[in-house]
Parts: sequence; C-alpha cells; structure tokens
Amino acid sequence: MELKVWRRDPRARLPEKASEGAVGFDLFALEDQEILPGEPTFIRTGLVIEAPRPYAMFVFPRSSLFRKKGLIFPHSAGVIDFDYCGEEDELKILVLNLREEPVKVLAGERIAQLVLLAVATEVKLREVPRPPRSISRGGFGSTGGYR
Ligand SMILES: O=c1ccn([C@H]2C[C@H](O)[C@@H](COP(=O)(O)OP(=O)(O)OP(=O)(O)O)O2)c(=O)[nH]1
Repeated sequence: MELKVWRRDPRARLPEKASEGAVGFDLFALEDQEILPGEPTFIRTGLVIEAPRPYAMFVFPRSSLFRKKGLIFPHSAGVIDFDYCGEEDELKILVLNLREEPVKVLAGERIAQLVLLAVATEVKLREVPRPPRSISRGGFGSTGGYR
C-alpha cells in the first residue's frame, strides 16, 4: 500500500516509522515556533498526504508530548478527510500549551504520529421506528465496575 506525500514546503521532513513495529508514522514540525500558553496553535508539517481508501489518517499526540513539552491536543485527535489533499491542504498539528510559559518547538522535532485506520466508506443511514434493541443495556458505570 502506498501513501502519496507531497512536500508543499521543501523544508518538510517526510513522516517516519521510528521502529519496524511502530503503529504510527512520526510527524515533524516544519519550522521553529513558539507556542503561547492557552492558545490553540497549529504546528505546520509542510506536507500534503492522500490516504489510500479505506484507510483514513488520524493524528494522535506522541505519548511523551505532554510530559516533555506540556502540549496536548485540544481536539483529542485530528481526523483527516479523504479529500484533504489539494495544494493548500497541509496536514497540521493542533496543540494547546497547558504550561504558564511559552514552549519552543524546533524545526524537525517529532511532535505527533499519523495512524492509518480502516474506516467504513459506503454507509447509508436508515431511520427505524423503534430502538434497534428492545432492552437497554445502560452505561456510564451502570455495571457497577467502580465503587
Ligand atoms: O488535527 C488536525 C485536524 C484536521 N486537519 C485538517 C484535515 C481535515 O480534513 C480538515 C478539517 O478537519 P475537521 O473536519 O476535523 O474540522 P472542522 O472543524 O469540521 O472544519 P471543516 O469545516 O474545515 O471540516 O482539517 C488537520 O490538518 N489536522
């Protein structure tokens, strides 16, 4: 399977698997940047990528991102649409600095990881007159697992 990657900016570093068993490709910051506290900020990758359907791309933080830099993803994860691969459609990493001081991100720094997951693409909705199941299961702790 192939991932089509276009370097929109010649400084961009291509995504890399850190080890043979890695699930995600590491994504690198395009340029030096200062992330101010409390302001959702895009980190540029300089890349435009097309996912091979039915595999879609999801951007997740590296687990060390918060510990090392105090950055989180305010939107939890990035969902990249299949058609987000035109000239202007640069993959970006949205972060929020939870520290009280600005945080520096350096060009070429590993920030996030790109994961390909198979998703259903041909899905039709059918409205039904009754709940799909006659008995409700309950949720939000209803099985009493935590006390
Ligand atoms: O972390 C992210 C999240 C999204 N995107 C790009 C790819 C995605 O296809 C597009 C739109 O994202 P989404 O649909 O999540 O955003 P929205 O808030 O619904 O905006 P839009 O109206 O542009 O769809 O932005 C990124 O580059 N990085």
